[in-house]
Amino acid sequence: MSARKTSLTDKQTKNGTSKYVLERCASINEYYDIAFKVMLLGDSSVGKTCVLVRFKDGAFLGGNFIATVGIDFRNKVVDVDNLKVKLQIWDTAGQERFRSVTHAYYRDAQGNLCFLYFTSSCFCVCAWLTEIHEYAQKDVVIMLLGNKVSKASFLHYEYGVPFMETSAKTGVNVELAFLAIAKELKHRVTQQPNEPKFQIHDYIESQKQKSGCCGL
Ligand SMILES: Nc1nc2c(ncn2[C@@H]2O[C@H](COP(=O)(O)OP(=O)(O)OP(=O)(O)O)[C@@H](O)[C@H]2O)c(=O)[nH]1
Repeated sequence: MSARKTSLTDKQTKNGTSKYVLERCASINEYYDIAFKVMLLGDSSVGKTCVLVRFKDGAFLGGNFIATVGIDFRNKVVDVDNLKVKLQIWDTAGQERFRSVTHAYYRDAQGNLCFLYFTSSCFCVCAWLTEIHEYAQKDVVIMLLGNKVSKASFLHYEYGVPFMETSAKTGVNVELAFLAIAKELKHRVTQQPNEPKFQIHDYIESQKQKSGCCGL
C-alpha cells in the first residue's frame, strides 16, 4: 500500500470519516454533504479496477492486466437529489493472498456498501456473500455486478440483492451502479418518517441499459 493510502486510513480511524459524515465538508477541490465508503469485492480479473476507472475517469483500462496489490481507493462526488454525495471507493485485490488485508476494511462498513463483482459462477457469488456477511456490518448495502458477463440476470431473485450487468469497456451501467448505491445510502440517512422507502430494485430496473452480447 502506498504512503498516501496509509495516511488516509489513519486519518479515517482518528476522525471517523469512514462512517457516515453528516456535517458539511469542504476543501479546495472537493465539496460534499455526505460521504460513504464503498468496497469493490470479487475474484481477481473480474474488472473491479476497470469499472472504478471507468466511473472515475470515463476511460477503459485495456491492455495488459495488472492485478491490484492489497487495496487502493478513489473518491468521486455525485449529485443525489440536490445533495453532494461523496463515494470513497475502495478497490480490493481479488487474489486470495490479499484476503486478510481486505478483511480489515469491512469492519467500518455499517451503512456503507460492499460492491460485488462476479463471474457467472454461483459458487463465487455464494463465497463472496458469505464473506460479506461474516466481516461487514449487518445493514451493508450489497449489489451484484456482472462485469463482462451477460448470462446471469436471474441471480438477484435467488440472492435477494440488486443485480445488473456492467461493462467497463463500453461503460454500460457503470455510472448507474454507483448512483443507485449512492441514492440508497443517501435515503437511509435523510429519509423522513412519512417518506416512502427508496426502492433500489425499481430504480435500477427503470434506468438500466440492456447490454448486448458483443463488445462487453
Ligand atoms: N472485454 C472487457 N474486458 C474487461 C472489462 N473490464 C475489465 N476488463 C479486462 O479484464 C482484465 C482485468 O481487469 P481488472 O479491472 O484489472 O480486474 P480486477 O478485478 O481489478 O483484478 P484484481 O486487481 O486482481 O482484483 C483487464 O485486462 C481488463 O482490460 C470489460 O468490461 N470488458
